[in-house]
Amino acid sequence: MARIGLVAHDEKKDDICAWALRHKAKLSQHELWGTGTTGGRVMAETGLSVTLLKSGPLGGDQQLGAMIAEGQLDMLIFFIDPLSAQPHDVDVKALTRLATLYDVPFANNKSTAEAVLAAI
Ligand SMILES: O=C(CO)COP(=O)(O)O
Repeated sequence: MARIGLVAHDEKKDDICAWALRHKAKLSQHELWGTGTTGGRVMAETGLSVTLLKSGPLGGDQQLGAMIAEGQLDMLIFFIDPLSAQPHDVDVKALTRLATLYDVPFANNKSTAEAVLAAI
């Protein structure tokens, strides 16, 4: 069982919910962790169980980054919006940096998410 982090910026939340619904059977075999709003929407729209962290702008990205640094997250699915400024951009950068540093499989868009999930 893999520990998978789920995050999406506001403009991408519909996409991550649709992706999670499409892969519900497979995702249900894994342990899911999500930033507050993303995780809440995935739970509501798919029925999957997601452990909720704080909302991203309130520290949720940092919590996922800490999990990566502690070796507690096996995969990060982060649907990033490249067209909107984020007030917590430094936190987003820290999370993506740690995922890179610790060589965690990390999808930042829909097609990569398909590929990464297919690999487990
Ligand atoms: O802001 C986020 C990622 O940077 C996501 O946080 P929410 O899921 O709480 O909206």
